[in-house]
Amino acid sequence: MSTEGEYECIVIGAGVQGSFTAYQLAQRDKKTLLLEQFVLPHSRGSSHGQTRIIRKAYEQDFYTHMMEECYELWAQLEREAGVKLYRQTGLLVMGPESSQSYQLIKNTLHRNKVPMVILNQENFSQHIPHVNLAEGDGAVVDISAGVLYADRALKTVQGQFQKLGGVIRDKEKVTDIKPGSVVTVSTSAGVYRAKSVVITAGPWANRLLVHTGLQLPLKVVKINVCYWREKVPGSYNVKQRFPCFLLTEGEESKENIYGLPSNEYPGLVKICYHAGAETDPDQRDRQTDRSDIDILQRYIARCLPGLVPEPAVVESCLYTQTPDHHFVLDCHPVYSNIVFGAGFSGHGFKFGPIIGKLLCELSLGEVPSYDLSPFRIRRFQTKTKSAL
Ligand SMILES: Cc1cc2nc3c(=O)[nH]c(=O)nc-3n(C[C@H](O)[C@H](O)[C@H](O)COP(=O)(O)OP(=O)(O)OC[C@H]3O[C@@H](n4cnc5c(N)ncnc54)[C@H](O)[C@@H]3O)c2cc1C
Ligand SMILES: O=C(O)[C@@H]1CCCC=N1
Repeated sequence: MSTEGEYECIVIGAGVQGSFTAYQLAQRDKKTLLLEQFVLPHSRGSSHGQTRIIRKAYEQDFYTHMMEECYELWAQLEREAGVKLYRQTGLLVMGPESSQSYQLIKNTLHRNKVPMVILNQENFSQHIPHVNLAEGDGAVVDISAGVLYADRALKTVQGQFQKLGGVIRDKEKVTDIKPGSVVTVSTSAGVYRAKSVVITAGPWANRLLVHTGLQLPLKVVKINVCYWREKVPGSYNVKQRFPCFLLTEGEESKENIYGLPSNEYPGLVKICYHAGAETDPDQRDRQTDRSDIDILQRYIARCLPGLVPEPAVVESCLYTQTPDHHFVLDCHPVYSNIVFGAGFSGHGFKFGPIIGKLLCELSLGEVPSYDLSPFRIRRFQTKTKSAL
């Protein structure tokens, strides 16, 4: 296989965002190369793991609107590949009735006519077993929400990309990017050229952008991915129709706590804290902060009585956060044929199909299908540094 080549587009990073971008480009018959530094599949970035939540329940209309089409794109991929990637479970959103976040989510669901059920202290336990709804908390269920089989989804979209003639070169780290009307991309094994380049490098985004003279206000944090044992096997199982859940804030913390029904590890429920300690993406195993686990233990002891409040398994993952926790989807301010998607802030997996479509459109110089003003880098103003 050639270690040289001319492509219409090179996508750097085969996480969920780069994989869907490459797939969209190949669907448009663009000769596309997808480069990945590690051997695929790997667990060093942000897209690995068996499961992710998919939902329309957001504080902002623009996310809920994007998810309307995104569900259809997920279903299209399932049909095309003949693979099940989504399991409807519903998403139970809980939070203080008085909190802005809880009210914004409930109102956005209502305003956008998203199918939902509002629960209260009186009827909560007959709908949701084994969960204590805290005093003063409200509860709303986003009915169409559910679980995405993440590892399976990555493998599927990468496979469809290759079936469409796309080229994946993994274990090939990009070491340099030379902007120009034809962009030159150097890797540990070769040199490639393309009319456009899409950077979807997750926690390493700024390491690549520096070659183009740009730095974004991104913070990489390590997330402890915790699994908790059911005291009675099956009580929080996806087969028992236990929902995904999202606590907007609680007495333990202002940060989200979220969980998915037991699935990948029998008898174990994945519950994580939506924050973590800053880390270098290549040094994350040295980050040993476990203060998040203490918070999770206190919450589980208080509100999830059917779980042992001690993690049975702790894996890790990375978030790349922006200051406002909204994504970065934009063209380079100087080199418009260099496009990037970054800063997905711990909630970007479900948007993969629509992010792929948008980054494909930007790389082809087309007007994007959605208003990208919430995601443009100009919102950062002084925080975006030129590395020149
Ligand atoms: C614990 C956890 C739970 C989450 N839960 C949810 C959820 O329930 N729902 C949801 O929607 N989202 C969720 N997310 C967020 C979601 O997983 C991420 O937003 C998404 O995976 C980010 O994808 P990405 O492609 O940007 O990054 P990544 O998956 O990190 O991909 C970037 C890729 O670029 C490669 N790369 C980097 N530098 C180079 C280089 N120089 N050369 C070649 N390749 C390079 C990396 O190796 C990597 O494979 C969660 C994330 C975590 C960590
Ligand atoms: O993106 C999601 O749905 C999950 C739950 C909320 C926080 C992060 N990931």
